[in-house]
Amino acid sequence: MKLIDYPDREILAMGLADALASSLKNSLMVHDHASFCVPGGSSPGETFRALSGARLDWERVHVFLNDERWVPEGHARSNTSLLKRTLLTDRAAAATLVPLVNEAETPEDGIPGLIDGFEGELPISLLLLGMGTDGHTASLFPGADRLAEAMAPDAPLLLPMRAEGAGEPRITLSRPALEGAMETHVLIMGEEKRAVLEKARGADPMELPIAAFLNDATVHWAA
Ligand SMILES: O=C(O)[C@H](O)[C@@H](O)[C@H](O)[C@H](O)COP(=O)(O)O
Repeated sequence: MKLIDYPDREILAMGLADALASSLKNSLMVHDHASFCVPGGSSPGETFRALSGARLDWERVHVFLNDERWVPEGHARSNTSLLKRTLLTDRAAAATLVPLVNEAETPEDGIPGLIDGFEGELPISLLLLGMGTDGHTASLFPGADRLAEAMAPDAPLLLPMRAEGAGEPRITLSRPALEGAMETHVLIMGEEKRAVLEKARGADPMELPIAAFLNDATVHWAA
């Protein structure tokens, strides 16, 4: 694990946006398209706004979320809506969004209709993860109903997930799908998350799921 400690959150957003833009450019030099897998939640907003203005061939970038809350687009907790407002604007509006939610009642019903959209997207070219103070990442929550299935080496790409701390039902990419990424970055802010990160180094991923992704990751942190 490599940890970059930034003087403040604004500098973190600029530095991380630069690192992500460079990685996407490098990937586009050798591949037809780059698959860029990103977190929802509140932390990445500033980074996404900075990244959305980057000069790169966004038409060849395919963006999808690590996970989504099973709510309709437009809902206050929709990661898809958040992503459209923060990342998929400015130059990045030319990118293609691979949907992680549809009109189905439940994630179980929705997954069969979403799988085809992921054809050709693995391995992920560039993965950005967030983390909760309980050590969850994507919707891999400690204690979640299908965590063991989602963490298994033969897990399917997409799984429904329900957990006490999750609010609504979720859909998440599985551990092997995320772990196969060519490059991984983790964005965390604040002292509380820093302490969780330290605890997670070498911890059991069933207890602190972020632990599964730290070895090869660059972690970007500011207080
Ligand atoms: O839908 C979600 O909630 C996310 O994708 C999730 O995994 C997120 O990255 C963390 O919960 C951190 O969220 P914050 O950035 O809001 O703290």
